[in-house]
Amino acid sequence: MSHSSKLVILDRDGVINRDSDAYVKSLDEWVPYPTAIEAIARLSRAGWTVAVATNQSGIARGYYSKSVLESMHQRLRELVRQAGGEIAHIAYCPHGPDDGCDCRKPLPGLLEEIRQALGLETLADSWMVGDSLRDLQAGEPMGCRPVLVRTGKGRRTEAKGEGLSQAMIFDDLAAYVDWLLATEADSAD
Ligand SMILES: O=P(O)(O)OC[C@@H](O)[C@H]1O[C@@H](OP(=O)(O)O)[C@@H](O)[C@@H](O)[C@@H]1O
Ligand SMILES: [Mg+2]
Ligand SMILES: [Zn+2]
Repeated sequence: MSHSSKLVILDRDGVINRDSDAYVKSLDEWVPYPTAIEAIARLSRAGWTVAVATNQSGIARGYYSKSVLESMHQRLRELVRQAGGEIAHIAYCPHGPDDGCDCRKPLPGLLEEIRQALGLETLADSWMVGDSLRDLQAGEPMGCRPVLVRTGKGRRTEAKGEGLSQAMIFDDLAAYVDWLLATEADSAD
């Protein structure tokens, strides 16, 4: 399998860090999965580009500010850098469900932002990894390959079963990265 763009786009809550039905409202509530940080670093070291696409309606809802959100993203960048990797771009939607924006997943606006930020012609054959159906739906019109992880809301999403016929499913981000890097190694032989 050739990976021309070698790009993996990650949902944030429930993939990189613990999610909460009460929203992740502060830096203290932003608890990364240690294996996810390590997995992102492994992707970087293997020459993959990693980006993040996250809905953050908690801003529109007044639960936290953009500067609090930015402090979470600074922490994320720091942890990944300490692990030997980097995150190329973090795209977020600060809007609420009724704001009529074009960047709230399942719309593809965040992925279009990433495509432009990375100067890519297309996101076809990149990967979109999420714990909710809307994450995978956002990647579909952009040609991203869908991956569901069982962390965060992933098991609930899997149990609902709808819209997952094209998705690969893994227990967590680390398991997906194990698979991806092993597959790449095979195809390089
Ligand atoms: O998984 P990502 O996209 O990184 O972020 C999801 C969060 O913004 C929040 O999204 C909310 O959905 P609504 O925005 O209220 O529909 C709820 O699902 C919360 O539990 C969740 O923490
Ligand atoms: Mg999520
Ligand atoms: Zn938006």
